[in-house]
Amino acid sequence: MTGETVPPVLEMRDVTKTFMIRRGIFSPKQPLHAVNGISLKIEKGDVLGLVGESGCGKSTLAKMLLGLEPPTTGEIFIDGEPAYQGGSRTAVARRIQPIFQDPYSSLNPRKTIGSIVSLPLRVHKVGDPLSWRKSVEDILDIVGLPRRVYDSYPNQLSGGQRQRVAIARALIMKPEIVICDEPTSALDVSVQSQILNLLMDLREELGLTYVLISHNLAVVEHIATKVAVMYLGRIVEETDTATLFEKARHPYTEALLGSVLTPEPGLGVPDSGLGIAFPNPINPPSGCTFHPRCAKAFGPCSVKAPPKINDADGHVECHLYA
Ligand SMILES: Nc1ncnc2c1ncn2[C@@H]1O[C@H](COP(=O)(O)OP(=O)(O)OP(=O)(O)O)[C@@H](O)[C@H]1O
Repeated sequence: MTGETVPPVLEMRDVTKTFMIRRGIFSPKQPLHAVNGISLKIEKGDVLGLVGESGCGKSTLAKMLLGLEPPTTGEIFIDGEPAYQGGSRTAVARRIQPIFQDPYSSLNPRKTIGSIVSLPLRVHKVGDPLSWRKSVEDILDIVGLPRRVYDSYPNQLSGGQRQRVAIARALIMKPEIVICDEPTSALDVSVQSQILNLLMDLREELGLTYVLISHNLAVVEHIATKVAVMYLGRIVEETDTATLFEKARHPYTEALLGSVLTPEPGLGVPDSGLGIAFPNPINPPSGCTFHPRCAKAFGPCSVKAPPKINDADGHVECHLYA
């Protein structure tokens, strides 16, 4: 024992992403804070579920983790080392790979599976070219695909098999962290659980850490170890999965959970109680940005930013707990 503390496998320190956008051709550019000061620590083996409505900043956060968008401010670390410097990826950033939602559009239809899965090896010139076929075949075994698909094209495979190809492509670089952006939402319900089980088996076998972006809270409850709830570019609540589903604290989390935990047969997803639409991110509400939609809003909510509370139950940003 050296007594040194092990850094989190992935860490974001006060990360922001601001887009300067124009609402009309003659109007001046205005800032849109897509991600607004996020700090996160993810330990090895964690599955962090990232949830929130469309437009809250989940994809922007994922793109920054993958180095596809540089943060405007703040830093991202992998195993304690800066993942991006001067706006470009460092060597450590290879340790993080994505699996996207739609295996139909994310796989090039004109390339064979062998060519698709080996692409990262060819781009990054990893190892001896003569070993690439073997590496691909090994990874096909791991994701449960027959080796004969090496010479097949994506349209010859089922949706579930294509998602396995996407997983193989993400794993061929032996990453430590995989960003799964809605990994099952484009798949038939019957195949979804097979892919989720595969992801969980791979986490165990390969020691992977996941960031799971999903609209489907049932999926998050099933496989995430921790959940971060995003609202208008901020993480408003973060805690372990069991605590979140038993005793959510933020009224926004309660409303999100309410929309799936009380399904009415034949009536689809019930009203989540959120009332008015998602606010305009260019001109966010004052005080707590959730206050106009919050059933529990009171005095300070419309005037003061909420306190950031970190305690035994996790992190919550809400005046109710001040
Ligand atoms: N390249 C960009 N230029 C300008 N604004 C952007 C850009 N990318 C995202 N945004 C804005 O940033 C905010 C967050 O978008 P983002 O796509 O990250 O949300 P999201 O939670 O992933 O939504 P979804 O679930 O629909 O993908 C939105 O208001 C979006 O319009």
